[in-house]
Amino acid sequence: MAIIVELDTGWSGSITLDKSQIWLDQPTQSATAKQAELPPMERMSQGAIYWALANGPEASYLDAIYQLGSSREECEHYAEEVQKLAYKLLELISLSLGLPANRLNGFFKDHRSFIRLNHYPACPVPHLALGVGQHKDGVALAILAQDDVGGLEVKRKTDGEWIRVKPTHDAYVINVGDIIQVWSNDRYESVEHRAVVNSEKDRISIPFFFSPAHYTIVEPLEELINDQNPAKYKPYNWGEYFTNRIRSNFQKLDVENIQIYHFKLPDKFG
Ligand SMILES: O=C(O)CCC(=O)C(=O)O
Ligand SMILES: [Fe+2]
Repeated sequence: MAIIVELDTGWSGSITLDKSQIWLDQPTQSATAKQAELPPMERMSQGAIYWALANGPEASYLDAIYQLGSSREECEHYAEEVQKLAYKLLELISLSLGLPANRLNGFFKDHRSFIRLNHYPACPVPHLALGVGQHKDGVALAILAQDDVGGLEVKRKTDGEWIRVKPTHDAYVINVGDIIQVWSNDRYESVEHRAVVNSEKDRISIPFFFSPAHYTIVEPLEELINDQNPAKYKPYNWGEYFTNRIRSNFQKLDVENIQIYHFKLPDKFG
């Protein structure tokens, strides 16, 4: 299967993947915890491979990617171009907050962005399987390429209903992540989402996670806070937050994953 990608940076190309090979011996999502209670067939609803764009422990997955049918060049080009798009979006978000376009760029000097290839095999009993369990993306932004099968759902805030996001040919789905929510002091909000599996068709999605340097201390931007609008979050270290999330994704825990609301400060005005 090929996902054709065209970006307004002038680059177009395709990522070619052989779905049958996107598989790790261990599913990697938080959904795994729930799925562990299901019989093996229903449990096998997702496989993923990570592809790190910066040096770090995740980089070891790079070799796996190159064996999937895509050439090294295709993959590297895709990574470069999707990063350009991420910077454009970042700059637009910065401007929309009344800040200089490049206000947030410095956080990404030693960025730790990564791409994940998600494979959701068809499951005859989709209601028993979860592709990716409900979560918010902890990063700054997620840029999702997907095929035309569909499966992504977002939680509507007003009534908690899960709403299907229909795939649009040639379009990405952009998720604002937790970091933008905190930097913007809640002017932007990250969305709760999940991916369900299809009863007949396999699905592939390729999210790019735009992640600042792990040493970044994430806190509301000082330009956006004042006496009337005090900071709504305590500062936290992004690397610690990230590793805590990843660790807990691999195991069934009694406690909830770490979340940004754990850093929420009491609201002085109400
Ligand atoms: O596959 C999808 O549509 C969503 C995947 C996702 O939310 C994730 O990988 O964080
Ligand atoms: Fe996500």
